[in-house]
Amino acid sequence: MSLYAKELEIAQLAVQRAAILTKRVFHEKAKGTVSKDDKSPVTIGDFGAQALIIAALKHNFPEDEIVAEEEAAQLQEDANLRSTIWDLVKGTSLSDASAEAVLGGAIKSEDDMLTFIDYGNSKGGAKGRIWAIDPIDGTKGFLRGGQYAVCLALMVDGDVKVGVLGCPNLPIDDAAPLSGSMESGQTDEGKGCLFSGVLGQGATSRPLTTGALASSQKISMKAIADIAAASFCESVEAGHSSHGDQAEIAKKLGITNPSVRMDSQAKYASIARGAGDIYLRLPVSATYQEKIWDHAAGDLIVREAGGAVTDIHGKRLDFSIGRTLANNKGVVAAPAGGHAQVLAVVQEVLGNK
Ligand SMILES: Nc1ncnc2c1ncn2[C@@H]1O[C@H](COP(=O)(O)O)[C@@H](O)[C@H]1OP(=O)(O)O
Ligand SMILES: [Mg+2]
Ligand SMILES: [Mg+2]
Ligand SMILES: [Mg+2]
Repeated sequence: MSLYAKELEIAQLAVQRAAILTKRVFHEKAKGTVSKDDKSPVTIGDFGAQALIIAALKHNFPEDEIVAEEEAAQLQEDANLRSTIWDLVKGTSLSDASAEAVLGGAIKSEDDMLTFIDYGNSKGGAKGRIWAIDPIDGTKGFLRGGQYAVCLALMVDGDVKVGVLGCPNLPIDDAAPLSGSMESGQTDEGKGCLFSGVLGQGATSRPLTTGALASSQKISMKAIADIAAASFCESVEAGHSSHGDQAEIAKKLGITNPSVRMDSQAKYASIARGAGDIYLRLPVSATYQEKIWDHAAGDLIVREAGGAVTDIHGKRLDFSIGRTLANNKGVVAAPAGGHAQVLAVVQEVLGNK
């Protein structure tokens, strides 16, 4: 058995199960949205997916630590919200009985659900096995009917070893071109992709299913022959990554393709399979610290697909110092052969500010 084979299987099945829940919420009008202290939205889908993933991890790897985005505090004060989430969680299982059994089956009670959610409170760090979970990455995209991702990664001694991204609204077809409008229609037809990477073992994609894992194929980034023909992925939210700086960088590189805007780590997945070429996250605020769960899986999947990922200073993303990427600013992800050229222009443009 190859290194991390069990961790990979559990992570993929856990993401698949959580995505069944998020898809149900995605198609409902009422998404149980509440506002967090930082004013960002969180939904019943985020809480439910986090509970299901952590239950699967605790069943299989009880000693491991977990860094997850959400916490149960808000649910302690709101019995209605709590019971809506519990209804969702207890009604969600994989359609394949043996796969469901591998994850440990259903959560037993509403209280257990809250306990699982709060197991995600690890401080992170440079020692031991730590999972990073973003149950719904791109919650604003999820609410808007656009792209979002269910994200899970395993770090060992501060280094990401396994990364899994479930992207329910990306086309199954790795060769499907990035569409200028990544908004999702009403049906799930032709959509739903599960991306994985294991350090030193490459990156894959497979259709996201509701039961056992589908068969996978290797993915790789497109080599950049002519940078002027490249296409960019960027955030939809101008508050997450500067659209103005991005446009200036594109211009200097001679890129005329309009950049494709989509939410979440679906951007990392899209460039990893060659559907796009370059992903830049250009700091808007001097104080915002990126969170490890927003990058751990995507960073590994892109690097395993033949890419290079650094921050705007050219440093590798450092997942070893806690819940945030406090040592890094922004993200520059590109095919390994073109990364230096892109980084140089990023620094030229940002250096002038
Ligand atoms: N001010 C901010 N700057 C950068 N990223 C942010 C900011 N606020 C929230 N985020 C996080 O950015 C990610 C989505 O950004 P994008 O889709 O633009 O790449 C999400 O993880 C979102 O959290 P969340 O997981 O709560 O959606
Ligand atoms: Mg959030
Ligand atoms: Mg996120
Ligand atoms: Mg999130």
